[in-house]
Amino acid sequence: MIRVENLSKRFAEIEAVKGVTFEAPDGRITGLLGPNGAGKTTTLRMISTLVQPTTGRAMVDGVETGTDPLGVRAKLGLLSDARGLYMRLTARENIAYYGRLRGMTSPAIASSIAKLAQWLDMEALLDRRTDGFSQGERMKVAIARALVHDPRNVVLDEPTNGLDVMTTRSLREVVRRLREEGKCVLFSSHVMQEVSALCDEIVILAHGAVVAVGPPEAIREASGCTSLEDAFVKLAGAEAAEA
Ligand SMILES: Nc1ncnc2c1ncn2[C@@H]1O[C@H](COP(=O)(O)OP(=O)(O)OP(=O)(O)O)[C@@H](O)[C@H]1O
Repeated sequence: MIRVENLSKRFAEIEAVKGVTFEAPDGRITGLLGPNGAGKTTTLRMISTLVQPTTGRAMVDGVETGTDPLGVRAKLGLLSDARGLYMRLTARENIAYYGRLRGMTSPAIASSIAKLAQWLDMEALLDRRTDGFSQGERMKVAIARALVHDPRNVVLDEPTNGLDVMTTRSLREVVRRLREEGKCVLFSSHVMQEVSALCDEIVILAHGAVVAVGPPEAIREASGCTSLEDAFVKLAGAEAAEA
């Protein structure tokens, strides 16, 4: 479970995140939805210990990012906005390298890669060097790399950016399988349809602050709008219309 309490981040004069509080429970898919610049990536980076909060705290399975960042990282799989791969290594070697960094044994790495390759339909890619991979192929390797150690909590920053329909669907399937396994899945998106298709809970961010939390239908009802898209535009402001 991921919990953030009154989390804020200031970069010089920019208040990127302002007093954000929400919970992403186990066995649920929670979507962090907001227009460009709303503070989604900064929030996810604070949860993942990559950025220190100015105030507030973030906890993963009860472990606080500020006091035990390594403990938090062990409990977390992160697909960050930086998705660089080692181009001279094959897909399998890229994923295995992360498994070794996580202290996994070779047999555990091999069985994890076999499962993820099947989930992501990437068996044919495993023994190719990643140099020259398409965007979708690179994304699959980056996701497998984030999940290789079978983390209880999964944080995905805009995972479907740049993916075609088929790859987006297989990613959604992976996210649903993670939920079936009881994991906590938190992902960000600026695409309302993406979030409503997949999420049990939505946290809408605008200008660094939470403007709505709840299941998609409850958010729509509370907004008084007829569609979730209208609710998003109303709650997140004019920028959402362009997202
Ligand atoms: N390292 C940084 N230094 C200065 N400003 C930053 C930094 N990181 C983020 N910001 C600013 O904080 C605000 C929130 O950025 P953030 O990347 O968290 O938004 P986002 O919701 O993920 O947006 P997008 O959908 O465009 O990725 C923006 O105004 C951004 O310019």
